[in-house]
Amino acid sequence: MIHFNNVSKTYPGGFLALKNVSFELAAGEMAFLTGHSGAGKSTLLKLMSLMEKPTSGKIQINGSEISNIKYKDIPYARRKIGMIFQNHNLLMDRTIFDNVALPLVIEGYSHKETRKRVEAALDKVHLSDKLRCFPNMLSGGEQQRVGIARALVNKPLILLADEPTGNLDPKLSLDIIRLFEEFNDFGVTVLIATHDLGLIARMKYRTLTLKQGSMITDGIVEGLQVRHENNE
Ligand SMILES: Nc1ncnc2c1ncn2[C@@H]1O[C@H](COP(=O)(O)OP(=O)(O)OP(=O)(O)O)[C@@H](O)[C@H]1O
Repeated sequence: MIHFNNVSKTYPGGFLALKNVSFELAAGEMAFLTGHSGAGKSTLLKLMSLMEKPTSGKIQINGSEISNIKYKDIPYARRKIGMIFQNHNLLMDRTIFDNVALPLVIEGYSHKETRKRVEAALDKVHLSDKLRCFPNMLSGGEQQRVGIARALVNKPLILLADEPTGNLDPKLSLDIIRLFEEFNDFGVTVLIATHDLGLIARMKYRTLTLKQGSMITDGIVEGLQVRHENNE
């Protein structure tokens, strides 16, 4: 589903944020991405979601080469990908309904179809009763779930989450991860960037670790040890 082949990213100004990164994530897989602050996690997610372009190397998403994609083709390619941000990027002056509806409005869905899909997405994250609320009327965990509903409302094949549990307590963090597992059970490929090593150790999913832009481990975290799977 996601295939990185020797991908490097140098930002304007010369900073090398990713160095020759190669890995594959199969369709329907769920994995964590970790590493210290500045290791390159957000950069890797931005390359997948076409917010940044790689400097060298090849990236395939769902069989399509996206490394040199034309500007006009980006919106179409992005439809396959749902992105969740740590600070959830909600529009504070719009209702929960309007926030979740936004991707569908941009794509030109009818009012009827939009209503149906938004209600279904909010039902999945257990927020049906908050349709008419504004974001500041919701708790941090609820706001994060609105961000998840918005990322999933147009049924993407891939869900990318950048520190989705960053501001939440352990119980709420686990609730959010359980929600991702539910979508993963329906076949959505999920990649979650997080600093939370405790969470990673509890969940026992494949974990990709970046250090100063290089992929240093790829395996299952057992306690504080990583069992290497693809590393020589
Ligand atoms: N737009 C940019 N221009 C220049 N340098 C950047 C840009 N974005 C990120 N960087 C640099 O690239 C490096 C990797 O940043 P990135 O945000 O990918 O790290 P991260 O692992 O997600 O960190 P954190 O956990 O703190 O969010 C950092 O040193 C950062 O300063």
